[in-house]
Amino acid sequence: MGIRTATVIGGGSFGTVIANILADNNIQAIQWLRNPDIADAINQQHLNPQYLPGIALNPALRATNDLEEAVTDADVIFVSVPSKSVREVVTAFAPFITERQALVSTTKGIEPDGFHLMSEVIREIFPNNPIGVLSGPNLAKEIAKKELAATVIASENSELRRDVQESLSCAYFRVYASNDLYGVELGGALKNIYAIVSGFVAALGMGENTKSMIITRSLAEMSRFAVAMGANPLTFLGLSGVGDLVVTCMSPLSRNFRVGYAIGAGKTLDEAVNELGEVAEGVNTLRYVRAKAAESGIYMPLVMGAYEVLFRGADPRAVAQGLMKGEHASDVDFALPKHEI
Ligand SMILES: NC(=O)C1=CN([C@@H]2O[C@H](COP(=O)(O)OP(=O)(O)OC[C@H]3O[C@@H](n4cnc5c(N)ncnc54)[C@H](O)[C@@H]3O)[C@@H](O)[C@H]2O)C=CC1
Ligand SMILES: O=C(CO)COP(=O)(O)O
Repeated sequence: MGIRTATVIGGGSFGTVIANILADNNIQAIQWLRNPDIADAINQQHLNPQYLPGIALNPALRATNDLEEAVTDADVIFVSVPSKSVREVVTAFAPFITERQALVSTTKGIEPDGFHLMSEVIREIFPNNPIGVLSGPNLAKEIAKKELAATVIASENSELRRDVQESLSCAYFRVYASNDLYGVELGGALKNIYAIVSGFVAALGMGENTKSMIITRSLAEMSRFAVAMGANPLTFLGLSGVGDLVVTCMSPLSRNFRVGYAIGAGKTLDEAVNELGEVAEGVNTLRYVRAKAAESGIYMPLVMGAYEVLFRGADPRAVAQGLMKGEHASDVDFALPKHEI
């Protein structure tokens, strides 16, 4: 098929970065967003001053507030709004879409009713369209500065995978393919929880061994959850799993890390979220995953500890010390199962 025209739904930092790469690659790119002032700034000054201040955008990128105009005739539509808005926004543009148009979610979150990932929400609304997920270690503010980065396009549709690889690959952005849509998407949602935990650890001034332990045990916990949900844990060894976990657990550019850091430094959750002014998906994901783990009997001590700190005001250092006294465990569950320890 090949992509000639593409639309990005969402005016935040990641949507803007993706729309800008598309325009740089000579795809006719349209960005839909709600705020008319930001749309004007993109069209006239080629800037998104709220989300990517100081970054010069491609003058060919066009922004609009008109949803019908934005999506009609787009070969592919990238959905890049926070997870709590995905169903509402996708439902709003559904009447203007035909079955040939592909939809790709970049949103790393979960819908609590039914524990649905965003591609599942999109699939429910568009049962016959090609659907994909774009996820990886992709801090928008670094990509905006053209720092080298890689991502994953996951889809069961090989044509869509190839089209997205071709339309987004450039000198500073490399796109790998996967056919494990669920695994890629689940990794992107789960790692936000552990970025919050890593923020606590950094704020408490804990050591490098501690940080490494947290990241590695986070991967073990994510994989355990993935297996319980029927996903392939091998996918977590790729960019959308380990890759995204490492970057968000290590970088103060991660909004989830920053929320954890602020709470570790003594702020309340409300203060931390309000100061951020951007979405930190991990806060809600933590609530939903904790409920799912409790309901399904999945052992997730980091999730349980983080929940106590975020929502019940527990002291993060005391929670960390409590975790050190957990029952003896296996390093890699898949190699040495718990019952064989
Ligand atoms: N920023 C990043 O580095 C990356 C973000 N993501 C994911 O992309 C998604 C979007 O994130 P960002 O662009 O960073 O968020 P952001 O916080 O920078 O911006 C969100 C945008 O969505 C808009 N929005 C919110 N609700 C809306 C609604 N009901 N209708 C229309 N627009 C609405 C906001 O006005 C804003 O323009 C999140 O799920 C995030 O996890 C994925 C990869 C990297
Ligand atoms: O998903 C991201 C990087 O891959 C962005 O992380 P934050 O949402 O924590 O900023």
